[in-house]
Amino acid sequence: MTALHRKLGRLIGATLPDGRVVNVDMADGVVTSVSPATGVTGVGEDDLDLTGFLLLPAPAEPHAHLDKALSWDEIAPPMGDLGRAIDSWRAHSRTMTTESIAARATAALRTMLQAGTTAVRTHVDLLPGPEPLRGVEALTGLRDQVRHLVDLQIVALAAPDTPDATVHAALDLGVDLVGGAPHLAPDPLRDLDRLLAIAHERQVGTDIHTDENLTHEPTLGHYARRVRDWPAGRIRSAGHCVRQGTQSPQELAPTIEAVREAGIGVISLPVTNLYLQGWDHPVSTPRGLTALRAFLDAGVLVAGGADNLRDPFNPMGRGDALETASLLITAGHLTLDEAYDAVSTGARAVLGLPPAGAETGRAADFLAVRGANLAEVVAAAPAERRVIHRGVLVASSSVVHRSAF
Ligand SMILES: Nc1ccnc(=O)[nH]1
Repeated sequence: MTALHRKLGRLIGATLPDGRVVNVDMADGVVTSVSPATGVTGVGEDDLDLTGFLLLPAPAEPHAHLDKALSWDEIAPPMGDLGRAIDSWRAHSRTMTTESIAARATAALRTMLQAGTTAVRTHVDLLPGPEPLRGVEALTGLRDQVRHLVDLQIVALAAPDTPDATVHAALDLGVDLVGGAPHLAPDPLRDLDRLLAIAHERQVGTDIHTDENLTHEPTLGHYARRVRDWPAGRIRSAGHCVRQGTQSPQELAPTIEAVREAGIGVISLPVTNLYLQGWDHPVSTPRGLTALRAFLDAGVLVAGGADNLRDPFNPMGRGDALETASLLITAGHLTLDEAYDAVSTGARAVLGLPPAGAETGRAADFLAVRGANLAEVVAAAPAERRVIHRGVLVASSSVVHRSAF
């Protein structure tokens, strides 16, 4: 059994997606060399034997809601669309304490880490009623606790009725980014502008739930034009962008150009949006994916995430980036390489993190999965995994398979 939280010097005998079998040396959380594995025998103290494992850049989750995760059973909400999910959550959240939120968030984050995700951006609701910052307290506390295991970013999700002062209070408590869902406001552009003004005043980035619907007037182009002149390096992300998936290429073209110019990262969330949209159409429904191909072809930064995890917004999900990658292929028609890139390198870029993986100079964040190649690993999502964060082994899962033939 390999000890956890062990600083590793070398990964031995790992298979890369291009078929090479390599050793990977690491120091100070960075890859220092990648060499053919031939002739190496014996596994030393600082080594990890990855014979039979596919070695991948670690996934990142660009859009989670850890404060809501794993609340489906407790809330027992009716199934339904975004509006119903919001109503169920808001009604029930009144009974939740900082401790109860932290307990579910911890369990969800542990599931993600065990699946291989070493960086997570989570939104946190600024709750209605008294004590709106219970979720913020829970998640900033969790971030401190797991600092050595996973990079955790927190976005304050301001509802249209959240006062500006509450957003400022969340920033004072240490959230990283300003977020919101302007498409839920009576005047979406006005709500978007007030969120951007707060972010600008506090000199932090934004991650906005953008156009999470199939029919409303799109707001993504406005967002892009407003942040175009922000300093380079200040995060500006757009989650969902569902409405853009319903637009014709002609309608979409100016928005895509504005998004590319503004450096907005677009985050597609198939695990949740395939559930949340399309309830009004009995068959052959338009669904909640963005215009993935059009954004990719234009050179826009695209990431894939899961969004909700077994809460009123999504009863399903296993907190595994391989599930998202699989859906990006099945439902989003990305290639295998594009899909894994969206949940790893693309997602890390959206988080403002340097690329990870088996190349000299890259961050030593890896997911090793028992399997022969990327197609098998994404399709079958084998449970046997090793997870490495900044050169440290942070999770390890074993399985025993038995069968009568
Ligand atoms: N898709 C979502 C929209 C708003 N809040 C959530 O938790 N999820």
